[in-house]
Amino acid sequence: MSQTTRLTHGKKSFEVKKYTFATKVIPRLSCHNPECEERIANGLPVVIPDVDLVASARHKWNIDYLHDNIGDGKFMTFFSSSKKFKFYDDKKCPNVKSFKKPMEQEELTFDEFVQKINKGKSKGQRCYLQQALNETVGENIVSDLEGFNWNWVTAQQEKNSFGPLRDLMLLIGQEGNITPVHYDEQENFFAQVYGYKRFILFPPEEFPNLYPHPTYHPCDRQSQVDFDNPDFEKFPKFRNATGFETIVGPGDVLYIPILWWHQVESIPNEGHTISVTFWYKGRPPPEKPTYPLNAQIKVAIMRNIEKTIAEALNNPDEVRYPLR
Ligand SMILES: O=C(O)C(=O)C[C@H](CCCc1ccccc1)C(=O)O
Ligand SMILES: [Zn+2]
Repeated sequence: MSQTTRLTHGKKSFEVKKYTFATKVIPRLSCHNPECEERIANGLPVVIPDVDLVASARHKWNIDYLHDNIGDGKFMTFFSSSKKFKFYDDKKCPNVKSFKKPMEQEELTFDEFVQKINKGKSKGQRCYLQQALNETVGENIVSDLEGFNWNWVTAQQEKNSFGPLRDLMLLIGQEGNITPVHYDEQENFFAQVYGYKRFILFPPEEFPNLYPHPTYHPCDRQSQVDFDNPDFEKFPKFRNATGFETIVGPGDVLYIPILWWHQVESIPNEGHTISVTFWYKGRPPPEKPTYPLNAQIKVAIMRNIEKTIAEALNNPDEVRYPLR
């Protein structure tokens, strides 16, 4: 294994891969600590160990319980021959003829998924279930969901003028699975239910150092930089990237502010991971922007300009980005 470094979580400590960039620790603050509220209000990441957002899931959900109770709905499952599960948008594949899908995807029943994780190990194929929870779930799961700490998370949504709850995503990954660094256009309260995940975050200001694919590309919102083998010729500013990192364990909630880059790793040799993400639409844009513009607004403006250029040219090969 390449150079490693140690990260702790309470009494546990984990050996993880060391990357080329420096990182600072993301603060862990009680939900009763005013500084925790301040960080969320200011769009800064924070780990909240005591909010018990998904207590019912934390004490009951494991693969067997979910298998017996989650119902006969379909669950989007990704398959990768490497550790990386680099997300791509199927609808944008026609824009880049040479695009090679970095992973396969298939909708499975939960039973089929369980068989895959057992069989997958032998065939050297990794899988990752990522599915928004919907009305197909069984009644025990419905009552578990009702038992989530909706008072707290809805108070956060209101206090911080987040938009409506867009998705509750169930994530079940195998040990060692990696979701490469990307950003989302939603506010996210990430609740860890089972197992341990390493998060590496970068603020939107680091946009120039992380070289996202163009907006028309299937891997829009994902970085072009391979953290395991960064091409400093192609991506020289990546040398300036400095991140924040933490380990989340069962019961922890990580607030991932909108447009913050994040890479997520299920800790190797620590078993599978179960997570639930609460994705909220972002705050409404301000009536009139205040100057200097903050990084979030700049990213939103740049994305709109890129989309306008791509639509006007209607030929991805001609698109050049003056703003990069
Ligand atoms: O909660 C988040 O935002 C994460 O990135 C968590 C990540 C899986 C997300 C997969 C995904 C990436 C892009 C678009 C849609 C779905 C993990 O935990 O591995
Ligand atoms: Zn994400």
